[in-house]
Formats: sequence, structure tokens, C-alpha cells
Amino acid sequence: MLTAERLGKRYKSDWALYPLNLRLGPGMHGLLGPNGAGKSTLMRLLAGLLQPSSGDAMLDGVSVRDGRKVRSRIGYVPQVFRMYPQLTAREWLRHVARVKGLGGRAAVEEAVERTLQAVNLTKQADRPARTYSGGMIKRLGIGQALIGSPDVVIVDEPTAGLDPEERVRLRNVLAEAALTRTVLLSTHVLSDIQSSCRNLLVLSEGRLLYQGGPSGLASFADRRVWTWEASHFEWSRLRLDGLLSARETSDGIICRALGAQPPTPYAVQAEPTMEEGYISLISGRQAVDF
Ligand SMILES: Nc1ncnc2c1ncn2[C@@H]1O[C@H](COP(=O)(O)OP(=O)(O)OP(=O)(O)O)[C@@H](O)[C@H]1O
Repeated sequence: MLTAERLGKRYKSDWALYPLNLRLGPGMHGLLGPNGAGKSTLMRLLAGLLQPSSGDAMLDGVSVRDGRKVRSRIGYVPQVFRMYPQLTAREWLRHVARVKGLGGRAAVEEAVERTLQAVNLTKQADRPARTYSGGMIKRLGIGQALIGSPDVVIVDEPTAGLDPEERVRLRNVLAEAALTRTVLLSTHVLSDIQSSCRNLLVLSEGRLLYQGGPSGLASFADRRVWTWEASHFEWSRLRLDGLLSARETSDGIICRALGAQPPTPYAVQAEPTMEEGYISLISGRQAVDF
């Protein structure tokens, strides 16, 4: 169990992360929040890479900064993963396995092979990394975190900048990893976590605003999502603050908006999505009037 007790980080007098408590068991956990919310700060604190200003993070009761043994049980993938471009994936993973003290040659080779398979890089394993796509580099980053079978894997924005196919591939790699361990991943793309995470954390301006399931997050927009069909004429005159989406049909524009009151007399309430709950929570739009 990965836990945080009053875990916080301050730079001079500003809290990048206000003290918070967490309990993260096995499975996939999603971390959401706008730019500068404190996601990377929390992840680096949980990985033992940053000195907290308050409290501590613990893995099974041992501080994550308590030496190499506990650190080897936590894999961390930064937002931007860098490696030597002239090395192949196999060479790089071998190097990481040795640095992690995985034992003799046979143990290293076995771990490298297993990891290449897990991240779907077996076919490209002997090509220099400079020939890899962005998605392949990301998968290699996850591979280096998985090597040595850590109990916890922390991944900062794994799918940023990837095409849809690669995004799905990466999601599957992480879902597989989460079957047997704790995986925490941060993202700005809600669809990345919608189907795979039972537990979501939402940070904003250094504060933990929400922890719970996707349906609980969606409920922040309960009775605040409205849908209606506007004519092209109405649409051209529409000035809405809380517009969520607009889809053109042959008859007009199907609109969806967030607000306390119906934006037009004939708008009807709609079931909120997780994304709409998130927007409602972050923007404090619960009280918006049209
Ligand atoms: N070394 C530092 N010195 C001073 N302030 C910092 C430092 N590192 C981070 N911060 C501040 O802490 C806050 C949280 O930053 P953090 O990188 O954790 O946010 P984030 O949610 O990961 O953002 P993004 O989504 O843009 O990656 C920001 O206001 C940032 O400016």
C-alpha cells in the first residue's frame, strides 16, 4: 500500500502541494488537474525523488526515501524520458537492470526479455533508439520503470503527444501492469483513464479536490448539463459562457452547456459525463448563470 500522510511541498512561502493524505492500493489510479496543479510534484514526492516540506510518503509503512531497497520497489517515468539515442532498447534495459541490481547475467536477460514483451518492443529491440517513434520511446520509458517488477509504477503524462493507436497501445501496457501492482498516472486526457481507473485524484492549485470513482466525479455536474437543438440563426446569435460542445446536423446545431439555469427555455437536462463533472469541479461553474 502506497500512503501519504500530511505530504506537502512548499517552495519558499508558496505551497506547490498543500499537505494531503492518500492510500493507494493495487490497481490503476488516475491523477487529473490543470497545468501547475501540483501533479508532477505529488508524483515525485511519492517516488521518493523530492524532499517533502511536510509529512511523508510510505510504501507498506516504510518511508519512500528510506534507502535503495524501498526505492527499487517504485518505478517512475518522468514526463520527458531521455536515454542515449545510439543505444538499442535491449541494451538500455540491460543497463537499467544492472543498475537496479537484478543479479547475474541470466536474471538480467530474462528480465529484459519479459519487459520487452510487456511493452511490445520485442521486434524493435535491436534498433538504435534514435530510429524509434515518440510512442516507442514512451513505451521504453515505461519498460525501464517496470524492470525488476516494482510494486508501484508512477507515470507522468504517458500519452501526451501520441496518436490514437499508440495511445491505446500504451493504455493497454499500463492496464496490464496494474493487474498486479499499483499504477498512478497523470494525464490531461480524460478518455485515457475513463475505462481503466477505478480511483481518480483531482488536484487544482496544489489542493486535492476529489478522490473517488468516475461516477462520483461526473456527479459534480449533476443537474447542470443542458442540451438543446439551436437553429442556425439562433446559433449565430448565441453568446454562451458554459458551452461544452456543438454538433451540426442537417436541421441545426445540437448544443451542450454547463450552468445552473437552462440556457434556453427548451433546453433539457442531460446525464453528465466524467469530463463535464471534472470541468464543473475545476472551474467552479456550479454557480454559473446564463
Ligand atoms: N523547483 C521549483 N521551484 C519553484 N516552484 C516550483 C518548482 N517546481 C514546481 N514549482 C511550482 O509548483 C507548482 C506545481 O507544479 P507541478 O509541475 O507539480 O504542476 P503539474 O500539475 O505537474 O503541471 P503540468 O500539468 O503543467 O505538468 C507550479 O506552480 C510550479 O510553478
